[in-house]
Amino acid sequence: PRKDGFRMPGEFEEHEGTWMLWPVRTDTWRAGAKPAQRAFAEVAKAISQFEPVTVCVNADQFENARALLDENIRVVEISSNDAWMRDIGPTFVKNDKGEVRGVDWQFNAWGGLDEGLYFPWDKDQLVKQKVLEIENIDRYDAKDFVLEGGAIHVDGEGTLITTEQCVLNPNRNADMSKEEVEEKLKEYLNIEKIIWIKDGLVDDETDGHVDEVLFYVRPGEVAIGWTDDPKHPHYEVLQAAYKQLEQEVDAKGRKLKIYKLPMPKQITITEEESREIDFAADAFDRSANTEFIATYVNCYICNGGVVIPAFGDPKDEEAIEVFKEMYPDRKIVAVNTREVSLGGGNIHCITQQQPKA
Ligand SMILES: NCCCCCC(N)=O
Repeated sequence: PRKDGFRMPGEFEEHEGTWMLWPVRTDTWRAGAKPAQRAFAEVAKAISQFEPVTVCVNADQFENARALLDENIRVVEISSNDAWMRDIGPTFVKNDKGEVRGVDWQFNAWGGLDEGLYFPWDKDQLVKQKVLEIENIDRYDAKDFVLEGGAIHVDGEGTLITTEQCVLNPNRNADMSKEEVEEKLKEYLNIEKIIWIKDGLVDDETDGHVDEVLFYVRPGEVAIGWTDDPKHPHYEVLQAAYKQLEQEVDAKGRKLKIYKLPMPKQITITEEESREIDFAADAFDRSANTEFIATYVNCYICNGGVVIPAFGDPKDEEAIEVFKEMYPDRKIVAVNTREVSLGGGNIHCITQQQPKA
């Protein structure tokens, strides 16, 4: 464990607040990113009933974002190339003396020049530093290691879950072995046990982020997407992930309690929606009838609440019941985030928690 005692807390531990970015790029988001901006504003509003929210926005969208966002949400100018604060924002760590630091991983737009999702990502690379400047929080420079926050989940007690498909992908840290990657994660986040899930979801543009497969409910308990339908596109990978979790123990030697969250029908972009996206040679292909991930596990746990995706799917109600069972003492708030799915992620991907000091 780290010499200085800093660890990454579980998302379910108390937050100082939440950080988000503002969607604008028209080769990711359709119709001038307006539907996405409304969805992001709804998510920010839902979280702001539980804890302070800060939305970071490019200069030319400041007035519009300020007007669309509730007045109790802080809006600051920080430039970015796209709006995924989970992956572009700092990973906060804390010690038991009430000190907080931010880890500044290297970012390469989910693969860089080898199947990355856009080019360039120069502004994204400075977002972590700028957030930490605003908060006067010291920064750990981890630019020798490419990692996105969506690729890891921790229990705050020494265990980290990730996928081999993403974190060991040659388009992230080609020159590092699995052991060297493990060392980096253990060093920066104070991890004792890493649980490796082989693959993330099928055709996930992030190369299989773990936050589209499962999340930590609390120490010793995880929730995974689940389907009994062998025809569902993610049936095999979820069955495999479940079996791997069943065979594991965490840093404290505990078997994991596993909740099953029903998988909704996946999202398919329509001809009309696809036509509203700008073409760009360097951008991920979002042509008509492409299928995008929809899963309730890409939720966000905040102080006294959980903000979860909804898709207008019959499974929405069933998922809410599972969340109520997992979190009898938190308010469950559902937000329709189909528009965010079309960008390749969901609520967890567009948020970043800052832990209470
Ligand atoms: N187009 C970029 C999508 C990024 C999704 C982020 C995530 N799953 O944490």
